[in-house]
Amino acid sequence: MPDQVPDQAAKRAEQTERAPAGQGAARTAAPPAVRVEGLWKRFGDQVAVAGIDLDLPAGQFVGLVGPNGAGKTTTLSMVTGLLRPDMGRVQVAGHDVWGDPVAVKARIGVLPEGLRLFERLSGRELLGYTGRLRGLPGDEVDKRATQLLDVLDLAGAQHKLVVDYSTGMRKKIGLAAALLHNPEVLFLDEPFEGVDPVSAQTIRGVLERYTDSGATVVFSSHVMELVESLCDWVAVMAAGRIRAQGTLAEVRGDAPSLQSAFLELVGAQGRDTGESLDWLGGAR
Ligand SMILES: Nc1ncnc2c1ncn2[C@@H]1O[C@H](COP(=O)(O)OP(=O)(O)OP(=O)(O)O)[C@@H](O)[C@H]1O
Repeated sequence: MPDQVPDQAAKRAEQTERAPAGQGAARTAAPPAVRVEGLWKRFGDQVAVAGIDLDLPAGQFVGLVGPNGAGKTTTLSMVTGLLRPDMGRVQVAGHDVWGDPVAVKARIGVLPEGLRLFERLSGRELLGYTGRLRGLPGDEVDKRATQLLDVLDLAGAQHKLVVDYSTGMRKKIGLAAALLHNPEVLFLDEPFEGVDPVSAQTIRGVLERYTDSGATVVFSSHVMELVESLCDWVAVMAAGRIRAQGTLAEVRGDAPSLQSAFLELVGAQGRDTGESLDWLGGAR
């Protein structure tokens, strides 16, 4: 399924109507965009993901947050079919990620961590290549590529080789490539890392417009203010487990901010904030 056909767009809009912001998928008839059941991944002795369950609602901005090493990237890699789980099941847009990988890959866009791109292509060539791989007609690829390059402020660098792009430019061209086929669900690992505030604002706008159309964005981040201002739904992960999931209000609870709720959930309250480093800043 290379592109969004009109009746699917209508279906997505209908799902959004049935699952408005602030309502959990579990409480609506709409199927979740992502369903994870009993997912495990171990690297040697290290359990990276310890049997997690997740139901991420369709048509919403979903944040996956957690401290370093919590298991976010491992989870997103398994959910997007990049890493095989040891155990468990993942469904995306109603299709089994490991049982029906082609159907899933046609419906998703992914901006992974440590994005590997074809470095010797220019930004425009990369989009052209990605679009053709996705089965889009050439003129449609050209049109969409031009629009995405403009909106993401990459038009001036479109003929530059990707190897010469800055970190933020790489994120933006990666995002453009992930959006080109208008996927139903977009997965982004730390999409705002290394991106300047102006570009971050642009990316936000693009993603908000995209979720307004009924599509789902799932992104991982450490930046709580960003998650709080963007997300309808949040899952908090620590040490390979899900500590909380639900609407932003549910996860925040009585805490004054998502940041304080997060620190409490991941058990970081009262942690040594450097007092033990008594030599630091002392006599030299
Ligand atoms: N390929 C691997 N081999 C060995 N251990 C790994 C591998 N990938 C991840 N891990 C371990 O699994 C755990 C979870 O890592 P993961 O990258 O999923 O965390 P994360 O929440 O994305 O962290 P960060 O926010 O720092 O990117 C960590 O302890 C990490 O060291």
